[in-house]
Amino acid sequence: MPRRATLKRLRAPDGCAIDDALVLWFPAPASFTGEDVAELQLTGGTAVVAALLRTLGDIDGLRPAQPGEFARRAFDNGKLDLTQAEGLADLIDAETEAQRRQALRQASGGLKALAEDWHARLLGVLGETEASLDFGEDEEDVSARLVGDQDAQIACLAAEIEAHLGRYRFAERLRRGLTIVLLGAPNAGKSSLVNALAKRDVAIVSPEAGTTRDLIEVHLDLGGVAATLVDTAGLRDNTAGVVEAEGVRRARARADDADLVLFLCAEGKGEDAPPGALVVQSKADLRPSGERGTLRVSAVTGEGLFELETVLIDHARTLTGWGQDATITHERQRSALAGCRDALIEAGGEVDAVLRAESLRLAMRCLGQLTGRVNVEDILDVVFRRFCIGK
Ligand SMILES: Nc1nc2c(c(=O)[nH]1)N(C=O)[C@@H](CNc1ccc(C(=O)N[C@@H](CCC(=O)O)C(=O)O)cc1)CN2
Repeated sequence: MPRRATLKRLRAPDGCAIDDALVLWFPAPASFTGEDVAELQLTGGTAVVAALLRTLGDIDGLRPAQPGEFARRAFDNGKLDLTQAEGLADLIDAETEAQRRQALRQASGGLKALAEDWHARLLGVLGETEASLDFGEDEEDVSARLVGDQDAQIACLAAEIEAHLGRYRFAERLRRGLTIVLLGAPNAGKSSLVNALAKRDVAIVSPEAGTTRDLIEVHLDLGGVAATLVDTAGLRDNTAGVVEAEGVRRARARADDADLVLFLCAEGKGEDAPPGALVVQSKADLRPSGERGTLRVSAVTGEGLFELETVLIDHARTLTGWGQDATITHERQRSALAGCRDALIEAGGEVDAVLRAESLRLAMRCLGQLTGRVNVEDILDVVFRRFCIGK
C-alpha cells in the first residue's frame, strides 16, 4: 500500500526467512528522490542487516547507494534545489539549536524562494529592456520613462541582495561554529578553565608551568551557538624546549584566526593581552576582590564561571547575528549572489539597452548558479560529496 507502513516477513529467494520488517512503498513521484522508493525498516542487528544486504546484492541492478546519491537524485528530479541540498547537509551536521534552525530554514527552501522571486523580477526587467530596444527615435519620451522605471527596479533588487550579503559573515560563523582561543601566561589556569567550561576533564592540569604543549579543543554549546574552545600552551618567550616553543607558535597562529580570544591572567589586569581579547582574571580565590567590571573566575571555587558563560554566550550571539535569520550561509552562495549584485550594478549604470540587457542576463546566470538551475557539474560534485552514505 503506497505510503503506509506494513509489517512483512522478508524472505530470501530460497524461501528462508530474513526478518519481520516494516515496509514502506513510495511510488514516484511522491518520494524523497522523486523516484519509486521502497524502504525496509529492519529489526536491526549486524546479522539481520548483513543477511538482507546479501540477498539484495544478488538482485541484478541493485547496489548500495553512494554518499549523497539520494540527495543528488532528489536534485536531478527537481525535489530540491542546490541551496536546499546544502541546507539538508548542514541540518544533518547541526549540533546546536541555532545551527539546526538556520539549516532547516535553508533546507525547507528559504533561500530558494528568495532566489525565485529575484529571478522573476529580473526576468520582468529584462523583458522591458528588450522591449525598449524596439522603440524608435520618435518614441524617446516613452523609452526614457521606461528606462527610469527599470533603473528603480534594478537598484531595488541590488539593494535587497546586498542586504542579504551583508549578513553572510554571521551566518557562515554560525554554520561552522565559532573558534575561541584561550591565551595567557603559563600556569594562568587555562586548562582548569577549559575543564570547568567543558564540565569534564579534557585538559591535563598540573602546578607545573608549560604542561599544555599542543592545542586541545573542546566543543561548547554557547546558548545554541556551537563553539570550539582551544586550550593553548602558555605564552612565554623563554620556553623550556623546542616542543613548548612550537606549542607557543601554534597558540599565536590559532589566536590570529580566532573569532574570539580569551586572555587569562593570574596576576595583573592583562595589560599584555592582544588587542580585542576578552580579559579574564583567574584564580579569583587567591586574589583580593578586584574592581567592578573585570571578569574574575576561579576554577577551584566556581566563582565567576556563570558570569563568564553569560558573557561568552553574549559574544557568541553577537558574532553570529542572533535573531537576524540570515539566508546566505555558504561561500558558494555568497560568491554567486555577489556576482549577481555586481551585474545588476553594471546594468543600472548602463544607458545602452543592448549592453544593459547583457548585464541583466549575466545577473540571471549568477542566480542560476546559486540554485543550480544552470548546469554546473563541478559545483554539483562539491555539494553532494559532503553527504554521508545513505542520504
Ligand atoms: N522513513 C523515513 N523517515 C524519514 C525520511 C525518509 O526518507 N524515510 N527522511 C529522509 O530524509 C526525512 C523526511 N524527509 C522526506 C522528504 C520527502 C518525502 C516525500 O515522500 N516527499 C514526497 C511527498 C511529499 C508529501 O506527501 O507531502 C514529495 O516530495 O513528492 C519523504 C520524506 C526524515 N524521516
